[in-house]
Amino acid sequence: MLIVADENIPLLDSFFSDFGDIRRVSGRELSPDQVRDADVLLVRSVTQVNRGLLEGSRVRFVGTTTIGTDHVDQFWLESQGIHFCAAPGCNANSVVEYVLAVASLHASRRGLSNWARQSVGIVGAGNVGGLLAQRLERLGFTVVLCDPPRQQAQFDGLDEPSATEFSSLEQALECDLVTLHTPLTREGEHRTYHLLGAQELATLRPDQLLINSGRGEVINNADLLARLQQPDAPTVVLDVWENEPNIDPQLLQQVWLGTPHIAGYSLEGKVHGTETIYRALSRFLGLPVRKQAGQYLPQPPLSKLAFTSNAGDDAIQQALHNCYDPRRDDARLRLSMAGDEQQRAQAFDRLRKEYPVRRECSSLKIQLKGSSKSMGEQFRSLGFKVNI
Ligand SMILES: NC(=O)c1ccc[n+]([C@@H]2O[C@H](COP(=O)([O-])OP(=O)(O)OC[C@H]3O[C@@H](n4cnc5c(N)ncnc54)[C@H](O)[C@@H]3O)[C@@H](O)[C@H]2O)c1
Ligand SMILES: O=C(O)[C@H](O)[C@H](O)COP(=O)(O)O
Repeated sequence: MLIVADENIPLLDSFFSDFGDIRRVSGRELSPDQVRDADVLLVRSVTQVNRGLLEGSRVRFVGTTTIGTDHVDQFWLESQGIHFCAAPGCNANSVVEYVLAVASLHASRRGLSNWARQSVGIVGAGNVGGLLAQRLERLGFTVVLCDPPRQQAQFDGLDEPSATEFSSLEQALECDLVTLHTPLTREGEHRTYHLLGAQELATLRPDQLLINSGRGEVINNADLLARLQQPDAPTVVLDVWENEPNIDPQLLQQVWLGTPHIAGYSLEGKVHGTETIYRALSRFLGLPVRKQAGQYLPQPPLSKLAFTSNAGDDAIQQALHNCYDPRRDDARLRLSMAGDEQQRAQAFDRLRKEYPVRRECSSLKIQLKGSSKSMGEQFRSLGFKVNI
């Protein structure tokens, strides 16, 4: 069996070499010729999987080690009897930690003594948005959820009632922090392509923070640039951009933090993506599942943090920054944006390919001496292991 796989999928050999030969390819540049004789195709979000790529090939199974599926023409695959599998939720925790780290930095920047005294509008309350809502609520934030498809499904009795009532997009856009977690969809009543355009962006105030770590095309980037050039612009953080990897350098200059589509790039998130597709392929082939992500996660470089009884209320934020500080990714992206358009696009992809190992909060033990029980609970709710 021949498996054609994006070279940026981690642990390809560890998970897949028992199935057959692996041909590593550049996902961004994959051509029909490279995949024609393959049985299995494993991709990331940068490969457009459609008739143009696969017509006439031998491929019977396509797996994407990502949450997003907007790069895959699932309708065409189904019409050809090609099995498709994605990795829902695989890096949801990583994206949640990205958003929390950004929110924490923003609170420090604004001199807020209690970051949880803010409201957060979450647009898209699925695996990422739902987990983020849970974490924020445990930390004491006020959460406003906007998810019209789920709201409709609940109304029709097709979805479980949620603990938090759903609100409109307008209500979510009034919150102190607004964060986007919808898929990219271009059709249908609830399509998200350019969900935020000039009209919606005009309603945002200068004291608000807007974060997009869903898909770039959910915000009209030209309208966003125009809005950011106005004196009363909100603060904006972008992990995802229209036209990746050819992102608009002017827009990067105007945002507070800009990162190269790495919100989901914790080691845990990436390895879970590979594991999910390994499991799906094993099922597809009728073979037993023998491997799991846990056996491939190395010891983290930092394993323990100790807070004394003098630790303040910002201990959680300090621990979060020890795990992940988005300012480093922002600095790397800005430094790499020299040269012409082609060089900038290559630099964007290189930053993603050579992304340093980033570990999640769950890799860190927190030692609390003489701290309150509630502080311990808050650490636990973020996934840290806690010793009191
Ligand atoms: N930046 C990154 O590294 C990164 C990592 C993971 C996922 N993502 C993106 O985040 C998206 C969301 O991930 P997820 O795991 O939560 O997906 P999910 O499918 O579990 O949830 C998406 C939610 O968005 C809702 N939604 C759809 N259209 C909407 C609309 N018009 N308005 C409001 N809500 C709407 C859906 O009903 C659903 O509940 C993915 O599709 C992917 O594109 C980005
Ligand atoms: O949808 C996802 O899971 C994320 O956007 C994913 O982390 C993107 O990473 P890529 O596949 O582009 O390497």
